[in-house]
Amino acid sequence: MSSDTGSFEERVNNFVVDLYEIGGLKFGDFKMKVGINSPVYLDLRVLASHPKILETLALLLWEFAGPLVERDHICGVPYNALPIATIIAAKHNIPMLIRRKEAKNYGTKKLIEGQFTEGQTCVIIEDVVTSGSSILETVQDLENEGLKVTAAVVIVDRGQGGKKNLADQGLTVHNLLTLSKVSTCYLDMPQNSLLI
Ligand SMILES: O=c1ccn([C@@H]2O[C@H](COP(=O)(O)O)[C@@H](O)[C@H]2O)c(=O)[nH]1
Repeated sequence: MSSDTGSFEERVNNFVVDLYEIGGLKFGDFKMKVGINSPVYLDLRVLASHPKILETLALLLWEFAGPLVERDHICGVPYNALPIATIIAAKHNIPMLIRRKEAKNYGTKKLIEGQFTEGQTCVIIEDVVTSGSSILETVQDLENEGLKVTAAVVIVDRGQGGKKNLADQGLTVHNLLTLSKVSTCYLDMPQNSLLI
């Protein structure tokens, strides 16, 4: 595992190295949710098996975005962003909301779990943005409950239109990394220097 000391940029680069080493950066032919294919896939789900790297990432993400956003609550896009949002909530004592993908047909039947009042603000946490559709689904469920979504905080923007699609809907995205930055970090790794 890479060191988590150094400047903010060094720590972000170290995270990309860690992500690559644990198999979170995949090369091949991958179909995206919107139907397009890509030779690179970011699989941040693997972080669940590496809690220390997961924690480092969650804290880096909030160190970057926390000062930029106004929020009473945070809400992770299900399911990938839930552990990231949980760590941010616990470390920074920020109330968290949980969005269900489907309402239960028993009990409270709520889609948004957690305590809130109408008009309160919420920031969305997401792992990767491609088209922005996953973030928009979460925005809609939160807004249907009377919450005001102020921004989305994302680990990687793949640069495939999602940020603009969301801006067109009035939502600002703050991303820690771009796919292009991840690719540069990958090519800078000593073992990959001959690939350039
Ligand atoms: O490299 C990738 C690309 C996408 N994902 C997952 O897809 C959605 C984002 O796609 P949208 O089109 O913006 O809805 C997101 O939930 C990611 O988990 C990915 O994991 N890796």
